[in-house]
Amino acid sequence: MPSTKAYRAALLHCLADPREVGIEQAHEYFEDGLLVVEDGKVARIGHAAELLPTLAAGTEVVEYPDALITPGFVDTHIHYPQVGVIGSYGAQLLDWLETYTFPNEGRFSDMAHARGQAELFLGELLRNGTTTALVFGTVHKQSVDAFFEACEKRNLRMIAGKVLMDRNAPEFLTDTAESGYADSRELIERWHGKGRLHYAVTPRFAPTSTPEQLTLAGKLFAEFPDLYMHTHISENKQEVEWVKELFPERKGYLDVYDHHGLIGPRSVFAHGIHLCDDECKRLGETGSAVSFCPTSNLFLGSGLFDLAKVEGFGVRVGLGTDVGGGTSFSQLASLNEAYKVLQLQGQKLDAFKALYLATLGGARALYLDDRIGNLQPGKEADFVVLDYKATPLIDYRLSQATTLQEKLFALMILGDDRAVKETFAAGVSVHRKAG
Ligand SMILES: O=c1[nH]c(=O)c2nc[nH]c2[nH]1
Ligand SMILES: [Zn+2]
Repeated sequence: MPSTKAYRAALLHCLADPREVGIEQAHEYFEDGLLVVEDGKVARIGHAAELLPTLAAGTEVVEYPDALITPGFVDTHIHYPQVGVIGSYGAQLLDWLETYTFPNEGRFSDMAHARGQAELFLGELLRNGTTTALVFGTVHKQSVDAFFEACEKRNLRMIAGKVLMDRNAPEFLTDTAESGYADSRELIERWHGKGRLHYAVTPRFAPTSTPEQLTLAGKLFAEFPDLYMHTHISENKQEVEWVKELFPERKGYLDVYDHHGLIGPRSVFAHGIHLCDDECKRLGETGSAVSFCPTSNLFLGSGLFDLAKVEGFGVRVGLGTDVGGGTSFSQLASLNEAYKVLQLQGQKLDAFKALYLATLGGARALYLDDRIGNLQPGKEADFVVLDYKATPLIDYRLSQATTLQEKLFALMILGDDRAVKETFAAGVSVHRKAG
């Protein structure tokens, strides 16, 4: 007997990128909707009045008045070992790494510490409605074991990898080209494709890997099907200059990765603020993706991501929190800041495009849109229940809204973890807000 349960609330999900098909065609909304979940997958979605009479007798129906169900959020770039440095004062990227991040990542050689941090991190992700993320570990392979163990327990669709770093970092955080390859391989064999887990080959960024390490990273990326590649690119102007000095024989930053076989489908590059047109073109034609991380880009003073330009070259773009350079686990908070980053460049981010970036757009960037990202029948039932009455201010502001667009936009500007009533992964509740 399949296990069936239904959820009644307002339902909203994206069907496509509004940029490609227009707002109306890009989403589906049911004011009084019903989401029917069977064995962890979406079985049906529609108007409650139409679907309720079709349910088998005795099917449990959970009702959420004053709430909106959306797909779970997708975070395309985050660091689980950086929870301890979120909100660190006064530095831009390279100093921030030296001063705060590297010392903190050193603590992950201790498995007990890694396990504790993985629990804390996943608790935060789920409290914020994020059900899938592309995650940096540290250089220690046990950091990834601890993370995947915690994900497996909750049956989450997650992607992670061990950092590769064999130069320009403290000795306690470096591997070698060979040991990085061997440790990554061992982790891939242990975790990649197990349950809902995927592995990402994870060179930190070009400055901390030798050409030998990047060569072996490229070899690994080609050796196993459906692996991810996850790194940073063109986040900070000083960083871009440093890459030119370290790799004078390459045409530019992206060419360093391109030369070593690290671009293509399932390659995800965080930031991409200072990419030139040729680099955007190359990312687009190779099916690579960029993670737009607004809270981090503002907090570290890195710059303003040009969404219109990057998307104009056909690049897949997802949204990332980049905790701990980023300042919130909430993708609603990311969208709030994304709106402002785009305002400063004369670009608009409407509520439906925003929802797309945080859900289906992220899933497309990760080539997971056949499984997650919206609530079409057959998709995995990863979803979030957003509370229209989360705070007195949200309650009042939403009561003034006359359209769905207005309501959704205000929720995205005012909302954060407080707006998440409940989070589901593969049809199972994995977080419920107290009260
Ligand atoms: O936002 C960032 N966080 C990091 O940890 C990092 N390492 C290299 N480049 C980076 N950028
Ligand atoms: Zn990062």
